[in-house]
Amino acid sequence: MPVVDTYDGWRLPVLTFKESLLLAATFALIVHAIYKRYETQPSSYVQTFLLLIFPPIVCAPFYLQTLHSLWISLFVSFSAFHSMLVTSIIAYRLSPMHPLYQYPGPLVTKVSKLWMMYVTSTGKMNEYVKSLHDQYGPYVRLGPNEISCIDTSVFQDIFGPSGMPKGPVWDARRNPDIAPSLISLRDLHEHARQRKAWNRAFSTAAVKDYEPIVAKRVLQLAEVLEKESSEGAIDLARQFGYFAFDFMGDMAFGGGFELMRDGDKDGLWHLLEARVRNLAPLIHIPWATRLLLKIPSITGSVKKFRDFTVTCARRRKESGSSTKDLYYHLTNEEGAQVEAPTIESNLSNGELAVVAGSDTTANALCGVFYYLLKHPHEHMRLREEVDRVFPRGEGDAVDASKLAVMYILNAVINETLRLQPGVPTYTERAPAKDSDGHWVGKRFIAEGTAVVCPIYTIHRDPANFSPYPNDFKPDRWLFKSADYPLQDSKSTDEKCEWHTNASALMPFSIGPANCAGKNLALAEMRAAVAVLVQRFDMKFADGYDVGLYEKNVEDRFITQVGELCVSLSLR
Ligand code: HEM
Repeated sequence: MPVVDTYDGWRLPVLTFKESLLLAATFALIVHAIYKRYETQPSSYVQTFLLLIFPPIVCAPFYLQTLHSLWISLFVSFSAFHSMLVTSIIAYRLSPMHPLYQYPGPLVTKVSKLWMMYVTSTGKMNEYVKSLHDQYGPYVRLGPNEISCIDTSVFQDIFGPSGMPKGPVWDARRNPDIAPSLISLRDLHEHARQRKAWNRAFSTAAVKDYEPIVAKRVLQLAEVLEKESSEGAIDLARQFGYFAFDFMGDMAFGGGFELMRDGDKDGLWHLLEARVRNLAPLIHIPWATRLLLKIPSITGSVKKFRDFTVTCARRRKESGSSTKDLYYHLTNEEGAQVEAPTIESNLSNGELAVVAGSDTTANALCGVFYYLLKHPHEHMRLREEVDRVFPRGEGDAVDASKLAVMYILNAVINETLRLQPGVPTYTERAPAKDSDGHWVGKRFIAEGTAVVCPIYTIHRDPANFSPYPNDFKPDRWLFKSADYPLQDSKSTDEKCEWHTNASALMPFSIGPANCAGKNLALAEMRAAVAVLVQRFDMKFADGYDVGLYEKNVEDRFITQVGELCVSLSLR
């Protein structure tokens, strides 16, 4: 083979243009083979960067021999290398060699995550994923390396004690520069270790200790609503947001958030909303998060919120505990025989409590009142139950033990969480690192791929809930309660043959990494709903476009709602 001298004495074989293209293609295939190993989480950005620029630079001198211009040679070399790399990636993702080849789905989702990023930015990811399942069945390929599954018979293999750890989506929700909070821990052992403190904090006994805090904040909410109602229509969404935020402040940091009293003067609620919105599309590109989290326009709200929670945690630490709040349990103030957590991890977990516990609960409460006002018959049925259990003039409806066994109240909450779950799509699990893979029923999930179980779709699947899977029908829960006298319930659907797969109701997810705050969230919601139903006559505000409410409900990884404008007066 002929050779040429380069400027500094290196001797290169002379290649024709076609041979140079072949060389670039070979390099691209080698890089793809390396890249495939790190596809979900590159080992380092420097390595990835070098893999993407080094081979075309090496190939460029060969083109120089025929093209005679350095810049044109570089351009051709980069174009040839990268086109071949992209072609190779796409071909592999569509080929029978890919472990997810057998799963049906749209071409765009099989090839790239870009499409799902776009869908997420529309806020309608939940509806899109449901439409895919309607079209393709219980298993759908949702991404190059991800499937969506609504087959409840395999959920124990996914979420159960011998299931899989959290999926790569959680890498996208965690800032690598700060200690991870419980929710973003992907290592099963570390998660189980940290979860112990949360389980102590939300045990039945601990939640009982929180009852006075719940009652205090719920009654404050009722007073604020009463006061504001004299000035006209109220946006319940905002008021529930402030309420849930103040309450989680009490829980996580022993108080200090007073949005119900002072309004959102520091823009905290706004910050939390911006945080949710900005981080949502990143769930599809966890490998890029470390880089993107350096961009101020994306992370400004995240950082400001973190700074705020750091101040709260410091203040709580200095003042010590006046109640057994979440901070008390997480910081091991009771002196349980467990390893003391680090200050950094306490900060992250305090922030997690506020983020995970406020928006979710506030939006669920909003959903309850939207459905009650839209279905006055259900509203009146609930009011009768509240008045029966808490006779008028005999105190507020805040006794948690009574609230927990009220049939209609709990049916209304179940039905709302069924139709509008707080985390509509991305409860994701993936085989553990170095595990080779995991069996889900008769299907093998290879390492490097992940499974999403979209709660919104599961909850509206007629195989689980019928008839009327998309309608608000608390009756489907009442017929399940053996001792509830449905025949006396004045139900409009008495004659319905309800099929209710209670185990498919999973608004708090299932298994050892399910919602740690489930008991608290339910206690908070029951008290808030019962007190407001007991105290107020309520209707949609004049001029409020009721149809807009459901249109404005968005899936931004967690559910986001728009305004819910109501008029209310004391009964
Ligand atoms: C209606 C209200 C709520 C809903 C619908 C909800 C829903 C969820 C869901 C679906 C998950 C699990 C995600 C997964 O499986 O990957 C989760 C996790 C979690 N939630 Fe909630 N949540 C609510 C309220 C709360 C409250 C009040 C707290 C209190 C701090 C809380 C704390 C947490 C924590 C710490 C986790 C992570 C658990 C873990 O990783 O082990 N949540 N939540």
